[in-house]
Amino acid sequence: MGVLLAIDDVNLSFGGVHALSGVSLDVEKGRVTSIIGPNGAGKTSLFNVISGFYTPQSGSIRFEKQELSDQAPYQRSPVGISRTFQNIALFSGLTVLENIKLGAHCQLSSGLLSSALWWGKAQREEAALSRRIDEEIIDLLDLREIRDRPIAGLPYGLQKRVELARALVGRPKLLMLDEPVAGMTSSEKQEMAGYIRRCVDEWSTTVLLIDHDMTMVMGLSDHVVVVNFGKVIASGAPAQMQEDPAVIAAYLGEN
Ligand SMILES: Nc1ncnc2c1ncn2[C@@H]1O[C@H](COP(=O)(O)OP(=O)(O)OP(=O)(O)O)[C@@H](O)[C@H]1O
Repeated sequence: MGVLLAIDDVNLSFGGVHALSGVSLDVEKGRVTSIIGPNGAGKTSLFNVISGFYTPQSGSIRFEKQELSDQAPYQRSPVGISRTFQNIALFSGLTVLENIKLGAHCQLSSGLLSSALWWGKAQREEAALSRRIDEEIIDLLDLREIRDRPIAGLPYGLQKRVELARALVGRPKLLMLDEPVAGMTSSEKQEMAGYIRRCVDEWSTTVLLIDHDMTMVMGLSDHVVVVNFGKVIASGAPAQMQEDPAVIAAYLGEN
């Protein structure tokens, strides 16, 4: 399939804290790669480095062979990288569709000023976006029934699904999910894992995810990378990682 994202010898420190020390990993196209590790291991720091919120002191991050280290977060969405966050970040007074549309704000060519000047163009872009979301995402994630309902009052699992939908606008090549099933009931977790798998199977989306739920991670992933104290301590197939003594000692043994 080939490598979509190549991380090579990335180092990130906060004062004396080495959040990432010489981290290297490849994310293969069309696969689900998971990053696991104990609290404080460096997982979110790695996500923040990939999405440009943190700038590493050294190392390289290549996406489709293009170096990203010097690019700001807003420049990474157009190249095809999208992410969700640990905590729900939706606008509760807006509807499901309106929240999903916000995922596309940087893809519309009409900015604030030009929208004021060219109202017709902005409206046409908006209508085309709604159509695209309806056709591509609403059915993929079974959101038809709640499309026009406000976020406030929707069950937690559904809100997380709306976040996933928002991250899918623009068909990202790489979808980064930070704890997509945290706080969910076990049936919500199963449902969410099914939708993530659907994105991979139907859209060939490449997924990089962080989660602490080992049942979900091991069931969904093609490849698992284990980090501890800012370093990659093991990587391989899920079954292989479950039996790796270093992994058991660092993480799985905790449960
Ligand atoms: N902005 C920051 N300033 C200072 N230290 C930070 C910052 N971000 C992360 N760290 C430190 O870097 C280390 C790695 O943190 P990180 O949040 O990446 O871990 P994590 O594996 O995502 O943990 P969790 O599973 O609890 O989310 C920790 O020691 C953390 O305190």
